[in-house]
Amino acid sequence: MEHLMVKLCGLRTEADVAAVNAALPDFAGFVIEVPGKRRSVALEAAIALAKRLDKRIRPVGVFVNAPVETVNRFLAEAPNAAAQLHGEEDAAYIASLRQAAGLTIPQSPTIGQNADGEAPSATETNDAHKTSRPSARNARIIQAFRIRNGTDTLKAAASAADLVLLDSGAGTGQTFDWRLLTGFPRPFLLAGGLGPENLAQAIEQAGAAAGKRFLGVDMSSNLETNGTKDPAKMLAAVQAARERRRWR
Ligand SMILES: O=C(O)c1ccccc1NCC(=O)[C@H](O)[C@H](O)COP(=O)(O)O
Repeated sequence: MEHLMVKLCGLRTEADVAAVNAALPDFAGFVIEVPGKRRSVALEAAIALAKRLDKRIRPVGVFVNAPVETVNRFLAEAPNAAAQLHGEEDAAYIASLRQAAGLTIPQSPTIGQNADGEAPSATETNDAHKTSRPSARNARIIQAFRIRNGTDTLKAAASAADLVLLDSGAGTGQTFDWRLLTGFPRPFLLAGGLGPENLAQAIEQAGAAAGKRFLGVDMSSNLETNGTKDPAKMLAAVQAARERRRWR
């Protein structure tokens, strides 16, 4: 059974890494060198923490308009890492990052997944040599979008990244109107104010609105107690997501 992917974000300490290793999400996010953000950690610290993750968890460096070299260092040094772009990074920035990191340019979404984020059919597999987009699970570049209206969803749909994350903001703990997900045309992760309390409802609504293109969830604020990541909430969130299979 293909499960929903889970990303837990905003890890800062060794204790957070121990908690995430116990909860075993698919991705663990580190907000890196974003001035004024309380969850921000230095690049070197993020790389060191990423190296302590269980090998089954992919580290994600979360950046806001960072120099390409900074993002590339994280991709190069954190094992099996992905970069999440959470600022105003454009297609030219993503192209520069791909070049710096030695990543190929995707032409169509069929290696490891079809346009719906599913395993390819036999025909699609035969054509896989023609394409180079990694599967969502192997995505190297994730781009986050703040979704307030249909224009925002169109921008997200056109992203040059491997995978998009549809969010209400950046670690705000606020949800957005999930009806805006209706018919969203490419695989995505859902973020913004999710946690053990509303996860079942969010998964139900996102799945109903976007079907199999809804690949997984990302959570941060609601997994904290008094501003610190709470291991029990992290575990509960991953377990709640794991109980639900991917939409068909
Ligand atoms: O979490 C932050 O403080 C942050 C700061 C700057 C850029 C991005 C940030 N977070 C990105 C994430 O991926 C969060 O997990 C996502 O926005 C959801 O956050 P939340 O609504 O708190 O669950």
